[in-house]
Amino acid sequence: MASQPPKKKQRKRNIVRQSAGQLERFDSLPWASSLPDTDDDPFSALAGLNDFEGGVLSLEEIDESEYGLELPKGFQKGGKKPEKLTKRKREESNSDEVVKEEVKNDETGEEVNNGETEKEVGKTKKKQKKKKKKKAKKPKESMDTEEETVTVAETNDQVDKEEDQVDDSEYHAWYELRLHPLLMKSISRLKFIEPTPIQKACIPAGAHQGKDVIGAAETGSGKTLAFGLPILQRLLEERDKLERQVEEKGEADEKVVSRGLLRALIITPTRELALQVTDHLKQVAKGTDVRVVPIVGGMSTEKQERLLKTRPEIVVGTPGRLWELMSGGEIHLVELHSLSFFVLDEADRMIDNGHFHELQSIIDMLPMIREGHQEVSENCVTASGFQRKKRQTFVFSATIALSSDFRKKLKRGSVKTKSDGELNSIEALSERAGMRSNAAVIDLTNASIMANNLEESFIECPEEDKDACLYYILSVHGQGRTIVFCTSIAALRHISSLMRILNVNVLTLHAQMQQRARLKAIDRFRANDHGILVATDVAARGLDIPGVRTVVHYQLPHSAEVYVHRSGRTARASADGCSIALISPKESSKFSSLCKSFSKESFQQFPIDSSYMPEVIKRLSLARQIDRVLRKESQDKADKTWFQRNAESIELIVEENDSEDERANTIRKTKANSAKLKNLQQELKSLLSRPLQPKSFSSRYLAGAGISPLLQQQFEELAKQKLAEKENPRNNNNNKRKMVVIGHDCVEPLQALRSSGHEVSMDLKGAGEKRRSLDNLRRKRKEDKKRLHDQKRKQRKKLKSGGD
Ligand SMILES: Nc1ncnc2c1ncn2[C@@H]1O[C@H](COP(=O)(O)OP(=O)(O)OP(=O)(O)O)[C@@H](O)[C@H]1O
Repeated sequence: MASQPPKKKQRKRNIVRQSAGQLERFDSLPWASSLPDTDDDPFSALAGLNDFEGGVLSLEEIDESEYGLELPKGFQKGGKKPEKLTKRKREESNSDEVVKEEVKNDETGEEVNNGETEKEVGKTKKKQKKKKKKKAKKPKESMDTEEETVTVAETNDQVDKEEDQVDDSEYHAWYELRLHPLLMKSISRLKFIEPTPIQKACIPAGAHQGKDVIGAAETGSGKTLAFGLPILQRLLEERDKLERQVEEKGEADEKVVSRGLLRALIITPTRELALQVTDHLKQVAKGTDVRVVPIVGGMSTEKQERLLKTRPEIVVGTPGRLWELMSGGEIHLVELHSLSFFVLDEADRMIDNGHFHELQSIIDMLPMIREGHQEVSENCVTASGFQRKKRQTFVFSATIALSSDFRKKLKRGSVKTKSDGELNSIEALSERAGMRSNAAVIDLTNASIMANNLEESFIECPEEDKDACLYYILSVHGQGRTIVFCTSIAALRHISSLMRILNVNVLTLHAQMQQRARLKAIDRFRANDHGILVATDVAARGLDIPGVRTVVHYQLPHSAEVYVHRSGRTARASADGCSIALISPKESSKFSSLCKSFSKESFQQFPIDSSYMPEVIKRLSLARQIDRVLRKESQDKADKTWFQRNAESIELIVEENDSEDERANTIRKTKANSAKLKNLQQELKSLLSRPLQPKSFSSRYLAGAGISPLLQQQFEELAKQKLAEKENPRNNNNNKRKMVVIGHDCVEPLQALRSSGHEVSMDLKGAGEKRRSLDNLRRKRKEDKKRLHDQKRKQRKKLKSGGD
């Protein structure tokens, strides 16, 4: 007699048991000893060299819940309440449980899959049973008849279905891309009415043709989903296939049984970007059971290892921390035979120093690909009998096309290099990562590379006037979010300190800040509609904060790529925005070569109403003096404590051997300094309590369209003062009301720029010549100096030999 087909539930158990067995086999495989065995933090090597990976950072603990990095409940210490699951998730977790129960029977006492103990499984099971009972009870309590219960269930189903349905007419452009219904649901939830051009071009190639993709498109054009959706699409298609096979045949092909294996590895150059990409993918993967986990430096390694124990299908990380865990043998990260996607986001940044070594090591760990199938790299842990997946490579950036004649190659679709040698170009990097020759090359960048709705402008001013220009922009036009970019941390500290003295509330972000503080600064910036962030280039790439209206380049960056990425923090998606570069005479040749790389011949000059400047300069001069005094004070304090600390550490008794006079002098000086500081602060306070207004302006009536947040604050101060004067008229020696404040004409920088419309042609040829003659002058000076030095040396020698 033919044997009966096993029941559906039993079949599912068998399949999941198979995959659990495979996972256990992988766990027991030895780690390749050829890899460096080091406990060092890879970031320590980058200290001071690299703005992106954060220099010297201690691995502090981050509160995962703050950044949405919680472990699924079952994996948390103590494994409390099971997560609230969707219908689909519930089914899967139930089947997982059944397998765990069987594993327990087979290998009593051993830890069950993914670190859950028998006890925990038992507890969860009991809880679930209770839950089921409760569930079964609930409708009975509220409904009288079985019929009614069925109606409720049907209505719920209907609601579910209605929720699942996406309005065809509104989202028709997406339907051509044939995405999974769950992804369509997310897209409609996120209200992305149509795919962006880069998404339209990449999704068919990446998701349906299984091709590798090199994608270049302007900043803010939706590149994350251009590679994210194909990944999710494939994972969901595979799940559906598995379910179908189980239903039809009672079991699934081994090749589609891949739950709990790493399927996509996405590498980004900065930690903030990795967290943001994770967040973005999580939003789209909502309602599916695909897990996305960030692995970045500056956070506790142990916590990240725990996150990896949940066996997420998608890992997004920075090269340093990823390599640290991979070289440490983290099992989930070295089971690379199952990897179906390898993504380099902001790829051109990856070839810069700092990331290079780790990235190269990661790429060397990937199973090698020979057209059509994968070979196992000797460093990669694999299991025989497991079907290796065809891996796709995605390489994306807004500025790939800027690298020397890469644009031409992109256009011709002839991006190909020798397979050996250094990974010092994107082409070499892509090929080493396994990019196949039939890759889809999608370059949607225009000649200027910049986003279409970005208005670029500049202000030419002496170096020492940059602060005044910045204060003018922030106070006269301080509407919407603004990011001020500096090249050096010293400049960042300088302007943030000045602006704070001037009551301009700025946030800072740079690589020497601890990771927690960096993320907090971004969060606070996000939360304030008129926030001002002063940042180094750590924030230049990828940060997606809606409502950034203005980008100010306080110092010009070192490369055209960085300029593009910085400016790209505004005018994202379909929004518009403006960038303002402050150009000192020293930077003008750099600026013109920048224009040249974008084939720009004219640039708009940002309008400055010079009648504001006397007041601006007055305030700034006071702020500078205050800043100097404060710095001196804190420097003195630091020196003193340093001396005392060191003396104490060697048990030295420091004698006060200053004379009476000297001591009295010091006290007098300190007193004078603090009196000076007080006066300056008082003077500035009184200036700040008046609204900033043009010199020629009548102060009697101040009226206009809008009011900047800074002015708002000043008005409030003023109102408080007036109130105090009114309440206490005796202190008020002048009862006549001086001013009526109604508002102030405040337009945001973009509006000011549009209404001024003052375009200035850049004399690129002239600037080039100027630069050449400057270089010549410098060379000549250097030669003269050397000649003089040689002459003197010879004379000395002569004198010496004559004397002998
Ligand atoms: N189809 C779409 N419709 C509307 N908005 C979208 C769409 N796709 C993505 N977005 C939104 O556009 C913004 C920019 O997307 P994303 O960060 O992916 O851009 P990017 O091209 O990677 O930018 P960058 O080069 O600066 O990293 C995000 O806020 C994202 O949510």
